[in-house]
Amino acid sequence: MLATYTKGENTMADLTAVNQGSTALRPIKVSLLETLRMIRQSYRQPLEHAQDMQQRYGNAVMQRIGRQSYVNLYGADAHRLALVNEGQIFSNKKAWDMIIGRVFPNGLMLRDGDDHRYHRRLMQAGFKNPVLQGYLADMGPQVHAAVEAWEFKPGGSLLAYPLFKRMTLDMAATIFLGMELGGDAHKISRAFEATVAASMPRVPLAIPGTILWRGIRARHYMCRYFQQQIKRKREGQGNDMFSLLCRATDEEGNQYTDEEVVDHMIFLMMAAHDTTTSALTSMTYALAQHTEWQDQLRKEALAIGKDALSYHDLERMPQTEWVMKEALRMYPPLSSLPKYSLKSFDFEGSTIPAGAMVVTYPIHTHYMEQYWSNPTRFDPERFSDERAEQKTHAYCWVPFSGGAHMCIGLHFAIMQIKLVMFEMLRRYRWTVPDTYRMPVQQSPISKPRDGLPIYLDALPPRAIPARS
Ligand code: HEM
Repeated sequence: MLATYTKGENTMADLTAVNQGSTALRPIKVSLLETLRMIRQSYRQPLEHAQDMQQRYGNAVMQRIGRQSYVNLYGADAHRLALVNEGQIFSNKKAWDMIIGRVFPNGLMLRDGDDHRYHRRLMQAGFKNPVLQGYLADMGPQVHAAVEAWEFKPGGSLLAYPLFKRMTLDMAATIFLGMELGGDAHKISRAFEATVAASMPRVPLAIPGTILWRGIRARHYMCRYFQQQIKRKREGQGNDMFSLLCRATDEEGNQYTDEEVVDHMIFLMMAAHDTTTSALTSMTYALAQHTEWQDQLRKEALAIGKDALSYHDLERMPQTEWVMKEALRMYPPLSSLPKYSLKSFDFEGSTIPAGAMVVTYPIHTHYMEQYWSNPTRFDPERFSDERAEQKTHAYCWVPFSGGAHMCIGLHFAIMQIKLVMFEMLRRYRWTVPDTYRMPVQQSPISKPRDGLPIYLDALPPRAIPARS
């Protein structure tokens, strides 16, 4: 069976006959040297790489590396096709297993079809509104204390990225795992960092001393630690995410097994931490460059007139949300989204075979002039209700993906980002030199190569209401 996707009316249908107008997509012919250059560029400069490929070869490009076919699809229509996944053409499991399956097996993103639906339904227990409100109440004092403790000389600089990384790791320990900071939490954080480092190793060999080997050992440590906690978590009343997943039950009374809880927790910590760190970093950079926006957001934060944010106060930060969306447009933490074709399918006149790694590029779509006015410009107002450029196409803004695998932690991430910004804006003013450009390493998850040095000034205390 061949599935067909037709551009224009955005309709998709399962067809049993081959589309007459369509031709089989063939691998592009390039030298080995050029292939290596392309692979390097795709890691180092995914935006330039995608723009270059799309201009040279069009919206569907196939490359063969060894026995594996890789197909790049460009544009918002490609995202719609891959993310809506009508007719179950694509497997998330097969794609992500090939990339992070050794250290994050059986995570929610590495599941398909009914199995995925079942696991996702149970996981909702950790993401419902009242639960998020509880997380926010717990995170507030922690973020406040962390931001207050930043050490720097007046007018001196700080590396923003490691600070955010520390903060999100600490929050993973307390909010996700219900741990006290220090002691075991520190050990778990270190093991977790080794696991993440091993998720996309340059040397994919698990022999003593390699990053992959260290990552697998660290994963075993975490598995043992979590296993020991499960009985207590199942019987207790805790409201941390670990406890909630241990007790989650569906309508038929099904629960996660112990192994499933462990796999989900390790995956969740990974999914939550580097992505949010990346988003906070790019927002901080954008606000350091565009201090007029920083002043504007500071006014918004101060106008709330409170020292601690409640869940409902989050709605009173619409401009902070525009800036976050704009930062995620310009620097999506995941610049590409891989899927694996289980069936052959048509895309804009090309037939793509089963068994291909099919990759779409949020970072490329986020800069297409077809959807965005002046896309290289930092312009948060494009997300205002009046302009709403993200609605030009339902799949032109996809930092959180879409369809069945759309990020389940989206609201958690927005809440956490607003909370950190709320604390930073009221306490500090930060800048970067006019000539500074953040050197971005886009892959696997967008981050600054230099840690993002920012120059910080503490605001006069009158701008900071006393904490009750
Ligand atoms: C700015 C922050 C974040 C970004 C940009 C982001 C981005 C993404 C993307 C692109 C995917 C889908 C990948 C695919 O289509 O295969 C995804 C999935 C997922 N994310 Fe996030 N994420 C963020 C924060 C979080 C947080 C805070 C959590 C948990 C608290 C989380 C948990 C997950 C999970 C469990 C999945 C798998 C969903 C599924 O397969 O059903 N993410 N995220």
